[in-house]
Amino acid sequence: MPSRKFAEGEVVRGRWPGSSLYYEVEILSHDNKSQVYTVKYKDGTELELKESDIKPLKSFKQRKSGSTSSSPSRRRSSRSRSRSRSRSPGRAPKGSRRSVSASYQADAKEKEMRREILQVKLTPLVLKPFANSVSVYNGEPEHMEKSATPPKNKQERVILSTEDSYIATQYSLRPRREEVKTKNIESEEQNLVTRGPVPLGTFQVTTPQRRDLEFGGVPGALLIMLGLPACVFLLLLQCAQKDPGLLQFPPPLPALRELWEARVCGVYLLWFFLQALFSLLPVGKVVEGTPLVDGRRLKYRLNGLYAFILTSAAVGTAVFWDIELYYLYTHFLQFALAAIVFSVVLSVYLYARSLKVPRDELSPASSGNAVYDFFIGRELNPRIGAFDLKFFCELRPGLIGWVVINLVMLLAEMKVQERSAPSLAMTLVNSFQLLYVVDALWFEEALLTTMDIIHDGFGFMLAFGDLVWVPFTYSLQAFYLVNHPQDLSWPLASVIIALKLCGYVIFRCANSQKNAFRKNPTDPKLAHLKTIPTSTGKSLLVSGWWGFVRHPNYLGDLIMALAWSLPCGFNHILPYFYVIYFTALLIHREARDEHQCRRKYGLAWEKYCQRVPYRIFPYIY
Ligand SMILES: NC(=O)c1ccc[n+]([C@@H]2O[C@H](COP(=O)([O-])OP(=O)(O)OC[C@H]3O[C@@H](n4cnc5c(N)ncnc54)[C@H](OP(=O)(O)O)[C@@H]3O)[C@@H](O)[C@H]2O)c1
Ligand SMILES: CC(C)=CCC[C@@H](C)[C@H]1CC[C@H]2C3=C(CC[C@]12C)[C@@]1(C)CC[C@H](O)C(C)(C)[C@@H]1CC3
Repeated sequence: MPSRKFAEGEVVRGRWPGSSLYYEVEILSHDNKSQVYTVKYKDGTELELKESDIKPLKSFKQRKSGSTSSSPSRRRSSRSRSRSRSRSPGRAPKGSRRSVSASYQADAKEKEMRREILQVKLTPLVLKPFANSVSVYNGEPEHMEKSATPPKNKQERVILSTEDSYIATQYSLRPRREEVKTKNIESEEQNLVTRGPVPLGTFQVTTPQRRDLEFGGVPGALLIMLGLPACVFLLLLQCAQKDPGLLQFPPPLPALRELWEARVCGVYLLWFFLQALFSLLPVGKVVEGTPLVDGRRLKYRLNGLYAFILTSAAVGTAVFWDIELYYLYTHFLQFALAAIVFSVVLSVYLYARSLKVPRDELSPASSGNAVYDFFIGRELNPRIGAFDLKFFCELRPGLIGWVVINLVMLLAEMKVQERSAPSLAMTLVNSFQLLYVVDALWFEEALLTTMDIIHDGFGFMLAFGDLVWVPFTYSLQAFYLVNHPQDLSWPLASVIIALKLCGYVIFRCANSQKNAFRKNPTDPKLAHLKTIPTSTGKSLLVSGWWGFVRHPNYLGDLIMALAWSLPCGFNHILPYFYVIYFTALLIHREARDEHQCRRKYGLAWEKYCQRVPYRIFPYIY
């Protein structure tokens, strides 16, 4: 077994990537396999360093002056406060006498140091403006709140103007990532990616695999993986009951041989691969995702709306040719099982292939624990050629499938209740959810900046969520209405429509405002908005929708969720399952996002939280 030099908890000095500067760090852990240490700088920045980049404290002479900055981020902020006073470790103490050659050497050394400091300082700019995937230092924001203006602060601009051509291509600082393997970026993917700045490769920065696991860690992940499929069956069985009251026991699950039907599996596979085919059609624009840790940007083709139109045409043709769509309703449980099995097989495949990918292609959420990683996903962007599995699954088979299921439920309602037209309640549920899905496809590009794409890997959680949870539980209201008719009056329907529109306006405006700001912070249309600058170069909106609550889009989404359930009346709680689950999901998601933003933006985030104290519900939460 390879020996390790430093113990956990030991305070040592770690080299700041890309420089010869050493800072005090605490050893957090050591990975025997890769032989790297996870270290923590005093400002909270966590990096992985090779043993050769770590020195014991005693190998450094103690300096008397206050030049032991605790981390480059601290250094940066202190430099911005007092630029005349160099705090570089190489600087001789004030008043010390130097010979001419010593002075020359010291000057040269200081110049070198300054160059390195600038390189470190400028790093976040290299990956702007969409450096979401890159965790940069948590230092103080370097300038004051202002209206929306370009993200570069003055100091950065001045430095860039003198050294930009040199520095901007020198280093891209990638905390929490494994060795930057330039050779990995080569040949095979060349037409699928564009490159950002190419790092020198003279240092190794790695992403520590997470220790603070989310979702209750390994036991939580296990429980969720076992519990969710059971929950889906429970909900569907209960919903099919005449009286789906909470106190009623659901009917027993049919025997496996009744649930497992080869024909259903065939139809499911056909659906999945048809959607895959649609997504590969060379229509729709190609955009770049946010920069990866090595500066590359993956390319994504946005043709979700085309896929939706083609699917609608296919379903329309099926109805026209009297193909029994009712089959989906009568075999709903069987389809759910087929989707569950498919999502499990997909998760196994995803996990297996992730064992072969280089470490810098792993998700920052992965932990090194097999069970947890199977759940959260190990590989960040699994692709087969140009086909991005996660991006595809997130929006296509499940989301479009949800609309098709809703339509089938509408037809089933007419058949079961012998109606010549769908009920008002069913029409509302179908239209509301159709609007939601079309909106998601219309604004498909926005998905590229969500935590699912940037942070979470593709594993059981998203595979099951996208392929089973979304289509089979989000359609619960429509399923419920097939056997539980509601007499919805027009006045009540009008109130529900108003509620839905109100939720949609909040959801859409908030999302569009943030997306527009992230795309172009100098957009004149956003000039009236107040922002807080952050040390990463990106700013945070503190007025407009994002000054109202910290997640106005979640608020809008929840209002819409309520409007989807209300047409089902108040006899049972089952149609409200979505609102209840969704509230829990968004509260948890908000906490995860908050955690990531605090790491990313440090004090600027704290300031934002002070300015905008409520997370989702104004004056409540
Ligand atoms: N129906 C469903 O099942 C479901 C489930 C989940 C989510 N959703 C919806 O999906 C949409 C996306 O949600 P999401 O969870 O990915 O998160 P989001 O709210 O769209 O994005 C959060 C990110 O926005 C940026 N941000 C936060 N505060 C900001 C501010 N004041 N100014 C500028 N940027 C700020 C931060 O990233 P950067 O600073 O790095 O840009 C933060 O990480 C939401 O509308 C949500 O309701 C739906
Ligand atoms: C396994 C369980 C219980 C949960 C997994 C979560 C998963 C269902 C959601 C995580 C991210 C969500 C999401 C949408 C749908 C549900 C999730 C996949 C979304 C596609 C819905 C439509 C929106 O407009 C959106 C912004 C595109 C959503 C993106 C995130």
